[in-house]
This record gives sequence, structure tokens and C-alpha cells, in this order.
Amino acid sequence: MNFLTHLFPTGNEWVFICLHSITKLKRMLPKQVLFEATQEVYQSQNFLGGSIITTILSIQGLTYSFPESEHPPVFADLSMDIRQGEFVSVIGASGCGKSTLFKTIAGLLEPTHGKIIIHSNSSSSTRLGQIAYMPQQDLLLPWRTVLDNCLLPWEIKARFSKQQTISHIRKMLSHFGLADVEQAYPHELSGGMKQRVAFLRTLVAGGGAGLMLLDEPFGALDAMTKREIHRWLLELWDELGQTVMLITHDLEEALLLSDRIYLLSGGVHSELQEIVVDLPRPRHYKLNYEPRFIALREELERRLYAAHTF
Ligand SMILES: Nc1ncnc2c1ncn2[C@@H]1O[C@H](COP(=O)(O)OP(=O)(O)OP(=O)(O)O)[C@@H](O)[C@H]1O
Repeated sequence: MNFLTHLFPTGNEWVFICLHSITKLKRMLPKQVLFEATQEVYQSQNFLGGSIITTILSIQGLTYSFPESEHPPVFADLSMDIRQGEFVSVIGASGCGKSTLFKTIAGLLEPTHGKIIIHSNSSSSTRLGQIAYMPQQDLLLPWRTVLDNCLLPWEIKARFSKQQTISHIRKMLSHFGLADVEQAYPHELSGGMKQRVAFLRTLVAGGGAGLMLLDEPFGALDAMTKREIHRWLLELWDELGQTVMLITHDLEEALLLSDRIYLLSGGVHSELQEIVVDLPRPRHYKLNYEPRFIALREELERRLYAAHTF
């Protein structure tokens, strides 16, 4: 009898629980036993249709303090695992450290303590090509047109031919309602349009990179455009199987898009509370009126309020 059937004789639901608990198991089991168990999970033909789930990002005991700052650390001793192909949102009160967390993951800030492991690699210098990071400000280059701004990631790291990349970008520009402004400069665009271009550029940078970090990408968009981009992003995510981490203050956005949500509270007694979004996919706006959606939103509000006043 193998390890898993010995431990969990009843079936796949236990295998699922086992994968969810893998971080806890790591602490409990000798390495070799864990390795064999993981192999068995991966080889299980019935588990999620036989697909293999791997951890793309692992954060272990992460602490960040700004150098020479007299304030307590922005966050301390945070740990989390993100699996390949997941959509995970990070929420939390303003100033709790969400952007700082993303900057450390992206390798722009060096952790004070702890480890960030991406694809089994903990070196920040090799992270660059593996992460597409979209910061809160759009950071478009003012002297470049929309098309040339989107081509920037290609210039830094050419993975496909220029012509292929341009035709890919043109398709995306039209998806985003930006086809008419291809030759416009950033100062000629509205705030929402700039944000869409920046998001599109991140998608170009992230083609195949695996992990996308989006810091409040939709905050400046009007409600209708936001809906359209949500729908488009969900389709794209489904098609490309990218792993996405998103910072947002919009709880409904987090629920609509995510598999899991982390609620961050920063400071010395930092905490990352995990909320699993067990809503069926594909998702659409009508879900907002479903009892489960409403219950989850209330739960998020309750926890957010409790974390804030803590
Ligand atoms: N360069 C810096 N030097 C010192 N402190 C900083 C610096 N940048 C940010 N901070 C502080 O770190 C804390 C976390 O900031 P951060 O931008 O990560 O928060 P956030 O959760 O993303 O906020 P928001 O939701 O408002 O965008 C804040 O108290 C902020 O004032």
C-alpha cells in the first residue's frame, strides 16, 4: 500500500486536502516521505483530471523594513505559497504594505529577512524574466507612442520576432479598445487609457513569464470599462494559464477574479489571512447577486474591519 492510500484510504478529496495542506506537511514530515507523497499526488490520474499542480512562488518568513527607518517593519514573518495558474488577490487597509510586498517579490526591494523562491530559485537577480510587474503608477514613457511603449518589453528581452510581437500587440490593442490610439503619446490619453496601455504592456512582458504582479491595475477605470477588462482578463487567464497576483481595494473585483484572497495586516504582528473563493467558474457579474458571493463579501468586510481596528 502506498503512502497516500495508507494515510487517506477514502479517495480524491483527501488528496485535495493533502495538497492544500502541503505547507503544513512540510513542517511535519521528513523530506523524503514528503517527496514520495507529492509524487503520488501528481501521478494520481483522477486528481483534477490528472493535471499537475506546482508551487510557482513560495514566501518564507518574509520581513521588510525600510533601511534607516525608525518605524517598525512594514511587515514581518509572512509566509505563503502560490500555485501555478492560480489567481490570488491581496487586500488590506491602505498603508499595510501590499505594494511593498509586491516590490520585494519582484526583486525591487531586498527582504530584511526571509526567502522568496520562484520556480525553486531564490536569487533576486534571476527573477526579472520570470515576473511581469505592473506598479501602481502607469510609468509609461512620455516620448514613446502607445505601440512603442507596448514594445518595450520586447526590446528588453526579445522572445519572438518583432513582427510577431507587433501583430500580437495590435490584436490586444483592439481588445482593449485602444486600436485608434496606437500612434498617440501618453499625454494624449485619459487616465483609464494610460492604465490600460500599462496593463497591456505588462501582458506583453508577462507572455510566458509565469507570474504577473498587478498593483491596483483597474483602480482608475470607469465601471463599464472595468467590467469589460475583468471579462477579458478572465478569458485570457483561462486561455494562457498564467499565475496572477493582484492588489485591489475592490472586494467584488477580488471575489469575481480570484481563487484565493489574502488579507494582509502589516507591522510587527503581521498576518496574512487566507480566504478561499469557492465560487464556480466561469464567473460573470450575475454572481454578485448569488447568496454565496454575498456571504463571502460580508466575510471579507468583517475580516477587513477587524484587521484594521486590531
Ligand atoms: N520609501 C519609503 N520609505 C519609508 N517608508 C515607506 C516608503 N514607501 C512606503 N513606505 C511606508 O511603508 C508602508 C507601506 O506602504 P505600501 O505602499 O506598501 O502600502 P499599501 O498597502 O500598498 O498602501 P495603499 O493601499 O495605500 O497603496 C506605509 O506606511 C508607507 O508610508
